Amino acid sequence: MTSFPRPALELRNLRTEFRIGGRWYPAVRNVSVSLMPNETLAVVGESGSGKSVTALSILRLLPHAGARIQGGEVLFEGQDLVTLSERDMSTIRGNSIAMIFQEPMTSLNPTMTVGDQIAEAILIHRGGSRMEAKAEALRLLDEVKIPSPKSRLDEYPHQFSGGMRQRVMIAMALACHPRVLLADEPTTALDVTIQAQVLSQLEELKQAYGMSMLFITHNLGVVAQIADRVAVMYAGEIVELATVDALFARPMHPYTAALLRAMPRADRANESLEPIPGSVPVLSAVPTGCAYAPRCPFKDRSCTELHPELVSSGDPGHMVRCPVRPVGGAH
Ligand SMILES: Nc1ncnc2c1ncn2[C@@H]1O[C@H](COP(=O)(O)OP(=O)(O)OP(=O)(O)O)[C@@H](O)[C@H]1O
Ligand code: NI
Repeated sequence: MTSFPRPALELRNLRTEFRIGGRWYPAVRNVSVSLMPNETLAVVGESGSGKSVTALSILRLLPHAGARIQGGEVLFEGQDLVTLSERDMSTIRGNSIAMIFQEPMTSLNPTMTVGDQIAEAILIHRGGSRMEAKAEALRLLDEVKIPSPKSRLDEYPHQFSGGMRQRVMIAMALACHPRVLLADEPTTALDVTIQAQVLSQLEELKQAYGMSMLFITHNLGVVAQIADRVAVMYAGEIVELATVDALFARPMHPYTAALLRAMPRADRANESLEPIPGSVPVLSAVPTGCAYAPRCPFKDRSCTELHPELVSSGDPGHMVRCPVRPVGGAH
């Protein structure tokens, strides 16, 4: 019998809701997915599809009012993070599971030197002396390849370029050797060349630290560069889940196929991009059948009546939420 490794993080039927005009509406609906040890799972989908809310739900960083995790489990090292006490949860944040965002400036303190901020993070999470923490901060800046790290320790965030600030954030995220890194569009605000550098560096660090990564992005070129598997989200649900190779070669959900034609890719000129007609439904008006049906060129009557399940496509490990897939894939 083969034994499967235990996932580093497992979402089971996660459902997160927001209150709008006195009623609760789901922004993340029954999301089930496992992040395996050392794996990078990309999450893609148009704006508003529920990518960030999924990541924020894992760390319970949703707004206190008007947001709730309404169901499901987030399993990490045998515990369900959804039901953990706030105190235990704050130990998980930053220590075991860290998160980096698109705009590092909003997460860095403008009035503190970069060295002090990293040292502070180390002291809070790991303890030890201030001198040890400063030495570790220097080592981390060097590890994320910030030139002349020694002098840069004493500089403030505004003295760093966007790419260098993102490296500082990565250094802070790594300070406690997290098992899982949640990255929400960490390179989107950067120039293409800097983006590529930061990505390859994240990849190196992931190997060195033995981390798993959940990587949210709009850019399928980035997916091809960094991910092992991809979850495609639409209107709060996973509509397709596959390895990167399978997803690019044989997209099975009409939405995935449309995304592949609409999103930038490294291997193709951007002029050939075809925007997807229509838009993602607002939370209060998600269709009851297939959420994508109103925009889908392949829909039939059952699509607007029945809500499709995420099922195996027939290819091992390739899951899809569409019963009327056109023959030969959805190209
Ligand atoms: N605090 C909030 N209150 C109410 N609705 C919210 C809140 N945060 C997010 N939403 C809604 O939840 C849905 C999912 O949002 P989310 O931020 O997860 O999208 P996303 O896939 O990350 O999009 P983007 O690519 O633009 O970052 C959207 O309809 C959004 O408007
Ligand atoms: Ni987002």
